[in-house]
This record gives sequence, C-alpha cells and structure tokens, in this order.
Amino acid sequence: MAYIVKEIYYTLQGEGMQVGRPAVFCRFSRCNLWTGKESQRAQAICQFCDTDFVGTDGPGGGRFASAIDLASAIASSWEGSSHTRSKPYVVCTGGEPLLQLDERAVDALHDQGFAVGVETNGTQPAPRGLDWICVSPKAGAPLVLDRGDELKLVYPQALAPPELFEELQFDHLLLQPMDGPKRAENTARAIDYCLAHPQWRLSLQTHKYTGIR
Ligand SMILES: C[S@@+](CC[C@H](N)C(=O)[O-])C[C@H]1O[C@@H](n2cnc3c(N)ncnc32)[C@H](O)[C@@H]1O
Ligand SMILES: Nc1nc2[nH]cc(C(=O)O)c2c(=O)[nH]1
Ligand code: SF4
Ligand SMILES: [Mg+2]
Repeated sequence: MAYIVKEIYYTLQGEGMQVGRPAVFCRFSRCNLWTGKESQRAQAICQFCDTDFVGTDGPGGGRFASAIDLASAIASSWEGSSHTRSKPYVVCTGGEPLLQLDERAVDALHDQGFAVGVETNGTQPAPRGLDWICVSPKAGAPLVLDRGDELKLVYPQALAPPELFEELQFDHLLLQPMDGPKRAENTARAIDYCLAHPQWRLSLQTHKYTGIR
C-alpha cells in the first residue's frame, strides 16, 4: 500500500503532555470526518479543523510506495543530534493518520530508531507498537480507540462534554481550547473547567503562540 502524505517537517510538539519535544511531523493526507474542502466544511462531521491536509504539496510531501520509503523520508527530516537520553521522535498526524499508518510503517520507523507518536480522532483502531497515542474525540464520530496515553479534547464541543470521557483508560486528560473566532473565550472557559475539575489539564497550542509550525 502506498502512503499519501501532505508534508513532513521538523519542529517541536506544540500540544499535549509531550509539548516542547523535538519531533518530525508526518502529516498524512485525507480525513474521514471532513473532505478538507472549505466549501464542504459546514456539512462535515468535524467542522473546526485548523489544518490543510489535502494533497501532497507540502514540504517533504508525496506518495511513498513502501513503509521503508516512508520511514527513510522521515529519518532524513530529523535535524537533531543523537543522544542516549531520548530517541528521535515522529508525530504521525493528518488528516487522520490511522486511515494509513499500519504496523509495517510503525516497524520501519522503529528500525530507523524512532519512537512513534500518533494524533488521532479515535474512529479507527490503532496498529500495534505505537509509543504514544493521543486521541482527540469529535462529537458525532464514534469512538473506537478508547484507551491510550492522552485524551486531548478540543473544548467546548456541545455534544462531547469532558464528563463523557473521564472513565476511559487514558493516563492524561487534557482540554485544548477550540481555535477560531472564539479562541479567547474558549480559552477562558477551558481554564475555568480545569480549575473546577483538576483531573483535566489545559493544553495550549504553543506553536501558534511562538510562530513555529
Ligand atoms: C488536525 S488534527 C489531526 C489528527 C486527527 N485527525 C485528530 O483530529 O486528532 C491534530 C490536532 O489538532 C486538533 N485541532 C484541530 N482543529 C483544532 C482547533 N480549531 N482548535 C484546537 N485544536 C484543534 C485536533 O483535535 C487534534 O488534536
Ligand atoms: N508544532 C505543532 N505541534 C502539533 N501537535 C499536533 C499538531 C497537529 O496538527 O497534529 C501540531 C502541529 O501542527 N504543529
Ligand atoms: S478529525 Fe482531525 S484532521 Fe479530520 S477534520 Fe477533524 S481535526 Fe481535522
Ligand atoms: Mg496542527
């Protein structure tokens, strides 16, 4: 199976419990909850997406014929030195990465020395071997992947309140203010929610405040 990738680039993880960690981002094309066309946003299941995941025209993007080709492209995008304290890290995102990321690709990335993280909407099962699973549930989309390392809920979503997810098997629960015209208001509401419910932590999208990608 070929892998269709929008872009591959080196930056810092901007969100969640791994915030600040250097990582190669591999953004897979396509999502099952939106076509990615602005003209169809209002009809989408997920309407608040902040990402262009259409096509293969980003930096390092393309069509990779095999898992080994994909892993080699990711490895050549790592710009850090190597150190025994921490492995190179790749964040597989999208679009929805679990429409494409399979065990072969995870194995090939491990063979290149990477720890493999994923950012997923939780509607697909995960391949074996992932080192970090971040699930970000979307109202109106069935949650299939109900365990992982962190659950990062974009807040607020009227039909997906935090209480729905508290008993699932995640080590960390995070609220991430919904970006868009109401970002300031959503941030204030997320702060209030975390203060009242300390099992939840605030996740800010730090790359947007620092101007990195
Ligand atoms: C673009 S998505 C790609 C991965 C996957 N499809 C998902 O939704 O988790 C990456 C992360 O950005 C979050 N996100 C998308 N749009 C957002 C927005 N407008 N405000 C805050 N977070 C957003 C998602 O919930 C997810 O945690
Ligand atoms: N720096 C940075 N961190 C991120 N964490 C999750 C992202 C994503 O789009 O999945 C993202 C992103 O787009 N940029
Ligand atoms: S599920 Fe993720 S990639 Fe798909 S539209 Fe929503 S935020 Fe964007
Ligand atoms: Mg992003």
